[in-house]
Amino acid sequence: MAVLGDLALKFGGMIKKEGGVDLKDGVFGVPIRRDGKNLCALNPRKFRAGGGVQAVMQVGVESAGVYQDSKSLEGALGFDVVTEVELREKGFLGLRKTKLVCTIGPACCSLEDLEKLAMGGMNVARLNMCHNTREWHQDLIRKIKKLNEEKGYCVSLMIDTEGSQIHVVDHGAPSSVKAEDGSIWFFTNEKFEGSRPFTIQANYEGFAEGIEVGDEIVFDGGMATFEVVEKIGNDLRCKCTDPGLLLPRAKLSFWRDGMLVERNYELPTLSTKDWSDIEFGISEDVDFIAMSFVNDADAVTHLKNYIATRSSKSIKVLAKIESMEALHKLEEIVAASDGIMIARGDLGVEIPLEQIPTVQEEITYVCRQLNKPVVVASQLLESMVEYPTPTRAEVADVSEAVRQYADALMLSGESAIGPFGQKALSVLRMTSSRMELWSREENRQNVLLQHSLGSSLPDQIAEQICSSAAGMANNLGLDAIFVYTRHGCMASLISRNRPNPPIFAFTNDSNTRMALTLQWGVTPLLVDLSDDMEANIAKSIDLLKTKGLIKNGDTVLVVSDIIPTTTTQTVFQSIQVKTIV
Ligand SMILES: Nc1ncnc2c1ncn2[C@@H]1O[C@H](COP(=O)(O)OP(=O)(O)OP(=O)(O)O)[C@@H](O)[C@H]1O
Ligand SMILES: CC(=O)C(=O)O
Ligand SMILES: [K+]
Ligand SMILES: [Mg+2]
Repeated sequence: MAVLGDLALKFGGMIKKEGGVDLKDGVFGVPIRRDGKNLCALNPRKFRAGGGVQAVMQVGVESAGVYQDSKSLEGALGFDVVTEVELREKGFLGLRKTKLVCTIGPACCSLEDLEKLAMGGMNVARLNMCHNTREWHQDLIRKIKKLNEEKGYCVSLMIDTEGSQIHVVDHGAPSSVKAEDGSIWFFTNEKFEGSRPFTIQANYEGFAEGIEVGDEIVFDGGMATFEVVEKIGNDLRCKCTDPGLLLPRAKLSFWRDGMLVERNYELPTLSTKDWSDIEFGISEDVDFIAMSFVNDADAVTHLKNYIATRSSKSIKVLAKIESMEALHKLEEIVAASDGIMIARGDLGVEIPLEQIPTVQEEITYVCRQLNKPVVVASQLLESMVEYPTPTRAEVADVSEAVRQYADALMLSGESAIGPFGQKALSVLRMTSSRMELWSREENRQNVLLQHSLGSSLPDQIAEQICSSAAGMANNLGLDAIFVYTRHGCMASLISRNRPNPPIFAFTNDSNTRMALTLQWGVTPLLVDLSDDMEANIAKSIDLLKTKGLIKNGDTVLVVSDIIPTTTTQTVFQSIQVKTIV
């Protein structure tokens, strides 16, 4: 029993151990500590599970050192080591559904740090091409691939283009500089040696085109505001009307009568540097290219077509929604892309901050309707760039993204430059697991009214099979869904329905496997697949049984999009429910 003097730690304390102390599903409480040891994790409130009401007391340190004994795990089934250990520890329903993306930077680029992130649940490593050198990025890609190949992880690689945006190149100081109320500043595109006080150098030659006296220039979505008082050729003289901090590379937006002056369409979505980075990404065989400042569907289609001519692998193109233009054309951009990133950082420069939550909800909804994975990005745990615990508001924001059924959450500076990257990742992991459990109990999945995607009969059949399968799996309380898939279509259609049981996607295509790492609730497994579906099923069940990951009495639902190449077999388009015997 806890006695006076014991220490009840708050949320942040639960992640005191390196790598995180995970609490099992349903146990989300206040660990009580004495002499630096956890005595118990006591759930302070009642919670609902399986329809009943329980109070839970869990004694001992929960799952500390999860993912440790994980070397023995390669094998025929293509399980990654993290999922396998998680499955052993938590069972089918305990598998996390929401995927986690980490931006890699100087704070986490050693092989050791990367492995800790992989162990901590990183599904995708993101490299932001705005920063660092080609050699640095190449070294990183090699390290991640080495971890995958030699240690059995399954971490996909994403590069993120720099994109074109009007931003500050120089503001007269090496780091941030203060702009005082009423101070007069000169804005130019002219390059100069050294720094000139009160002079802002912008990156884009035409930055002042179309801008008039009386317009406002806003730094980083509100860090400071200036009013244009005079136009001198291509340059502007401005007065600071809302004092604040000017950061290096601050983003500039232009406003007239309270309305944004849309400028992004003037800039090419992909610059010469971006094309060279894309070429690099293709040659390094990355899995995703996130395209910054997409303004229309054509840019996405153009890149996808280009990739198709350059690589036999279908590298997935994620369109980043981070401008007003993109919001105007949201549906066509989502339809053209392989997935979306809600880039809230730059989006917040372009739209009033109070609109971000509703815009996020709208984008996640459109993505779900059109069956495209969606990543919620930027500032999820921003305070953790500096501090070892998140703010309560940040945890609420993460939970909200999970409640909206985003496919993935992303860390930026928290992992790239912050000293608490692994802790931040464990906060994402624990917070998402908790909200997933809650949503499951609420059974919110069933609310989705689905838009029909395919126009051909086979496509419509596949959609119907997947939504019926998900409904059946929920209603029958099945343990897992097995989907056999070559290109991932059926796996993503099932994921779209956000079913309760985990989705194991068996594929024989390693690119499909890596692309599925981003999809909600899907554990992609690389296996040999034959045209004989019954044999595929029997083989995978045998393998799972040998590994002790499935036991007699477990029930699984099986669907497939494998179309046999021989005509002697009928197309396998059924839903089977199998009880393991
Ligand atoms: N590869 C890297 N090398 C050095 N610093 C990096 C790297 N990647 C990210 N960072 C740092 O982490 C911070 C947050 O990363 P993030 O990717 O969100 O960048 P960003 O510059 O805000 O741009 P974007 O809008 O493209 O996300 C950056 O401002 C930068 O300081
Ligand atoms: C991720 C990103 O590019 C942004 O939030 O602006
Ligand atoms: K970027
Ligand atoms: Mg951005």
